[in-house]
Amino acid sequence: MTPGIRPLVAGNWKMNGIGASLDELRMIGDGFMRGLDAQTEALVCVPATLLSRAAEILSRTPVRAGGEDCHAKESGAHTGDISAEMLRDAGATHVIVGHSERRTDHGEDDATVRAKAEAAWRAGLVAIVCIGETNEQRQAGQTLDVLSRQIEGSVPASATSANTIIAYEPVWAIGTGLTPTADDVASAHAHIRTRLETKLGAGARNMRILYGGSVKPSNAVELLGVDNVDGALVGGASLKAADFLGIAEAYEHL
Ligand SMILES: O=C(CO)COP(=O)(O)O
Repeated sequence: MTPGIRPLVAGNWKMNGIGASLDELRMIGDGFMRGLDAQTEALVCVPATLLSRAAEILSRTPVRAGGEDCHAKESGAHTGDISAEMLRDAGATHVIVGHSERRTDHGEDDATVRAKAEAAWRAGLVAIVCIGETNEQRQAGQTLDVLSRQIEGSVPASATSANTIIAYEPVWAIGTGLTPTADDVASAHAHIRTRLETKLGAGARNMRILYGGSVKPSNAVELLGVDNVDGALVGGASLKAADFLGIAEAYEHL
């Protein structure tokens, strides 16, 4: 946690979820209506096919709906792609950019991710910019260097705490059940904070830095209690309302 920053618990459904899954989303919305929102903000990023229905379901709750990716352009001949403006039109308030699965599956580099973050702002969305090292980079002791490089390349120089959130997601921790130690998370997040301040100035002191990678109710108190961890980006556990709400409940113990 960082003094003065309200934490955000965000879900990322990835390529999961059909209409029936929206029952879980309804339960997530209900859970936050019961008072969890006093502690945290909440967001669920869903596949584009579900976005408008998700936004409608969540509109009566404090939970927001987001997209998982966007094209850098506003419109045009880009078959199968979706612009930030379209996400906004469907009810999104946020969009994830530069997730490691996009970087790997679609060959997205830092310049592409930066352009997508700027596209998000153009449409009035908050960009959640993902960074994180692979297992090979970690084994080679390169974690902090990789994070520096990704911040330099992926985060636009005019990013502010109002339009941008950083998500630190060690690639080897995603979907594996493995997590870094609290000390490793602390050192990565402190490093990210310092690099952001160097690049963006004092305003970066209030920028949220989320942790993502195998967050679940049983490890949420430990991970979310670390200095400079201002929330979570949750994959698998965001598909089940009980798990997602269980993670947000960690803040009642911090
Ligand atoms: O990639 C993630 C969120 O963006 C993390 O996924 P898991 O929580 O399933 O490890």
